[in-house]
Amino acid sequence: MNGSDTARHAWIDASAGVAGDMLLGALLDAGAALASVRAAVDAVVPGAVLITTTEVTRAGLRARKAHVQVQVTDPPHRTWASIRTMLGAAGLPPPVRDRATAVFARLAEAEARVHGVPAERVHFHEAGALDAIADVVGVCAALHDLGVTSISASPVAVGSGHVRGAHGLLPVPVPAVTELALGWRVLAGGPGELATPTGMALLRTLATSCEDLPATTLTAAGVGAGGRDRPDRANVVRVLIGTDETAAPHDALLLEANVDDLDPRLWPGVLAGLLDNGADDAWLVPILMKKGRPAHTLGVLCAPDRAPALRTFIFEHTSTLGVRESPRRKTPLDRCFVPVAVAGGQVSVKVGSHAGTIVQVMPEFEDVAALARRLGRPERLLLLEAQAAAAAAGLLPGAPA
Ligand SMILES: O=C([S-])c1cc(C(=O)S)c[n+]([C@@H]2O[C@H](COP(=O)(O)O)[C@@H](O)[C@H]2O)c1
Ligand code: NI
Repeated sequence: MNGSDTARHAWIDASAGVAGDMLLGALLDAGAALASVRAAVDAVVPGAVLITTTEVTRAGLRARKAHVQVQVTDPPHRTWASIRTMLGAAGLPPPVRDRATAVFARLAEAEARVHGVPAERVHFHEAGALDAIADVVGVCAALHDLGVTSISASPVAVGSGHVRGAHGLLPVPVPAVTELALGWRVLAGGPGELATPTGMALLRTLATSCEDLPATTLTAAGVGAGGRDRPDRANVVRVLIGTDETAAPHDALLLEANVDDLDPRLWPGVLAGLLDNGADDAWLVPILMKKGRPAHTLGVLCAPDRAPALRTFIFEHTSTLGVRESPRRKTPLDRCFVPVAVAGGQVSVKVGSHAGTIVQVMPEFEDVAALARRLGRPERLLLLEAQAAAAAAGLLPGAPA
C-alpha cells in the first residue's frame, strides 16, 4: 500500500455503465499493482483464476481490459455463507476483507429479494462465483493498494432492452441491478446491459454519495474497458483519483464508550486490534464513573467508512453495551516518510509540513526501538542520532518542505 497517510478520494464515472471487470481494469490502469490484486484473489481461491490485462480501444479510446480466466474445471456452486467464510479465512488485510464481505453481502441480499429466498441460501453459480470473487476481491485489493480512503460515483447508465442468461430472457436493468440501484440516480444510457449486478454491488457498497466530480487535485486516472466495443459510445468505466494536497479539514468520526468491567489485561489487544482494523487512532482515558467506579473511556477516531467494522470490533472485544459517535473535523499536516542513515542501520523519519514549510520532524520510534534491540544500543542515543541525521539532511522545522 502507498506509504503516505494522505486522504485519497476516488470518483467513479459510471456514465457508460459499470461491471466488476471494468472497475478492476480502471483501477489497474490508474496504477494499482496487478501483483497485489493477484495475491489477494489467490488468498481467497488459491490457483483458481488467472488475472491478466491488455490494452484495447473502445470507440477509439485507449482502455485497460481486465481478464479473469478460470483455471479449474467444474468449479463448485458457492453459497453466500461459504463465500463469507472463505473471505474471513483468507488472511486479507482487514480493509480488503471488510469491503469485499460488504459487497458480497449486498449482492446476496439483492439476489435474495429478487428470487424470494433467504440471503444465506443465495447461490453464486460455478464459474460465475469465481468470476465475481475475482472482481470483488480484486477491486477491493486495488483500492487498498492505491490508498483510496473515500469513494463517490456518478449516476449510472444501466442500459435497456433484454439480455439472455441463466434465468432466460431478462429485462434490462436486470432485476438484481434494479434492487441494487434503489436510492441511486440511474438512466438507461443506451441499448444492452450496461450495468451488471457485480458492478452495481461494488459501486453501491463502496461509494458513499452520487455526485459530479468533486473539486480535487487529480493525481491519477484509469480507464477500464467492457467486453463489447460500440462505435457510438466508449464502453468504459473511468476512475479519477484526487489527493487533497492542501490537507484541508476532512470528516472523521469519534466513537466512544465508557467501560468499567473489562479485564484490564485485554485493553492493549483491543487498542492494537482497532488500529489493525483501520482506526486512525485509538486511546483510553481514565475516568470515575457513576457509583464511584474507576473506569475508562475508549476513544476511536476513524474515517466514516471504517465505522461499521470498528463498531463491530468494539462490541466483540469489549464489554460495552453501546457505542456513541460524533462527527469531527480533522486537519492533518501533509506528511511523508524519509529514510535517514544512522550508525548500524536506517531509520524512517516522519516529516510534517504546513503551507510548504516543515513543522514537525520525528524519527519513527518503532524503527528506533527495533534497531536498538538489534544493535544492543540505548534507544535514547539512537533517537538523538536519527534526529541529528535528519537535521544534517535539511529536515528541520522552518525549512521548505
Ligand atoms: O445468476 C443469477 S442469479 C443472475 C441473476 C441476475 C438477476 O438480475 S437476478 C442476473 N444475472 C446475469 O448474470 C450475468 C453476470 O453478471 P455479473 O454481475 O456476474 O457480471 C449478467 O448478465 C447478469 O445480468 C445472473
Ligand atoms: Ni439472479
